[in-house]
Amino acid sequence: MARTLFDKLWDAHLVRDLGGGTGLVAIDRILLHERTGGIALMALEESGRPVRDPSRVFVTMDHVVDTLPGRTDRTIMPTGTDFILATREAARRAGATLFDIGDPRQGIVHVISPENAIVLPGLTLVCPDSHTCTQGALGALAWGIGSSEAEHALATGTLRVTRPAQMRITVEGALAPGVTAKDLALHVIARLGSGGARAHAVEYAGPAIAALSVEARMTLCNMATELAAFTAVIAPDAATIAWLEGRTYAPRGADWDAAQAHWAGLHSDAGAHFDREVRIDAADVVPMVSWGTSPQQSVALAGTVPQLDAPAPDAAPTTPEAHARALDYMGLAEQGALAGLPIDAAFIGSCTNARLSDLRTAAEVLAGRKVAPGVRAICVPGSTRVKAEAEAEGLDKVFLAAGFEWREAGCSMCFFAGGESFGPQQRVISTTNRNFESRQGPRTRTHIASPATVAASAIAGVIADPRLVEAR
Ligand SMILES: CC(C)[C@H](C(=O)O)[C@@H](O)C(=O)O
Ligand code: SF4
Repeated sequence: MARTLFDKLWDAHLVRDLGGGTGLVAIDRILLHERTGGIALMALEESGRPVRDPSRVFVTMDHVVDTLPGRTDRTIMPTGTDFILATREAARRAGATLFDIGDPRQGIVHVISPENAIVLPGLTLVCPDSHTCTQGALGALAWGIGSSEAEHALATGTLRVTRPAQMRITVEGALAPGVTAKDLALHVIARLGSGGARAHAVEYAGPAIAALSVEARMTLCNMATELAAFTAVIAPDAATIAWLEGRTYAPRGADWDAAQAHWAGLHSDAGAHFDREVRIDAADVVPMVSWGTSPQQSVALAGTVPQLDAPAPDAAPTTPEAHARALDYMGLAEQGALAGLPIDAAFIGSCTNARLSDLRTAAEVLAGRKVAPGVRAICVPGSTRVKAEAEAEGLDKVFLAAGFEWREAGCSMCFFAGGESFGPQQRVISTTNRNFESRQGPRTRTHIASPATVAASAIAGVIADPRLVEAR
């Protein structure tokens, strides 16, 4: 019978069908970070259960750790140091692989896993973090879990999972020059709504997806969380294989050849059944920016703040109260233009858009230009390795010369964890994935956009279309 990519991943890991649409699934990799992972490790210890296979467990410091140059264990977040120390000790006691502060492999969990080939096509991978779906871009079944599920996975190497329904989003045609995976992600969320893929595994397919770089695919899959999807997957192809080859934990020699042969079968068969099919024409995708306090509240950058009676085509309708609240929170009025809105800050970072290709794109816009007076601009590479590679290319100099801060790797101001933040009512253009109320600090106003848009806006001092930045 024709099977989807998800079916193949599920079938290969199903230990036992538990009935009622639930299965016991074998877990190949468990990733942990200091915000939630240490808690899971310590709870497991307290219950007297060991980690079943520490060689499958990888721990990094990303969420709480500071990103200021010269950082130490001491954090701006009042209780941050406790999280770091506790996670470090618990990881050591468990025998897990730890990417600590100062380790060249440290970074945001969803950036370091692909770049070290911890995640590989065909594997199952879990992490107590909602953006674990990022890693499905490599053809793995990767999803976010809660801390108690993490304990279960650590102790048993399995998880009880309710099998999700399946949705395929096929993107036909080709994205126009200057239109990125981030714009596509926001286009999909604006159209389907923030609950649009609830309880579904999403497969992204079609010519526009095949044409995306592997890193751009990660950006797209990252934001499946903002559709409430169980996860997202993309079939591995030659680009995936080329991207993975030679990375730290990638198979080598005969194992590499065998792995490639196996990966060649990891795609949805012709005629495989999806519970829902969505088709998108890539030509309809333009540079996007969020205007409200949900990623669903995103529009064309060249457009205007929508009226309540202009809902997303397939999304659940917004209530008048929620619409009014978002407008009030963001300090905007219906039908106001997004382009030209003055900004206070620009942030390039996060597991969505802080890989080397993202930094290159931003640096192209920034080269030879200066951040507008009064705008605070920050670049936080997604991993220490991304930072080192960027520096080897001289990108740090481009960012610094433009007036950006150049930081150590971590989640940083993607979210406010009690540490650093942007100020109340500061308008921030950001490459991150969430624009919730107070996401980047108490009462901050976040506009999500692509790295090119964030860079162009930092220069202009207002929300700006990168395609309109004049070529020098
Ligand atoms: C702190 C962590 C659990 C959280 C998540 O699960 O996503 C964070 O990474 C986020 O992006 O909001
Ligand atoms: S970078 Fe942001 S979205 Fe990604 S894991 Fe960290 S806090 Fe979550």
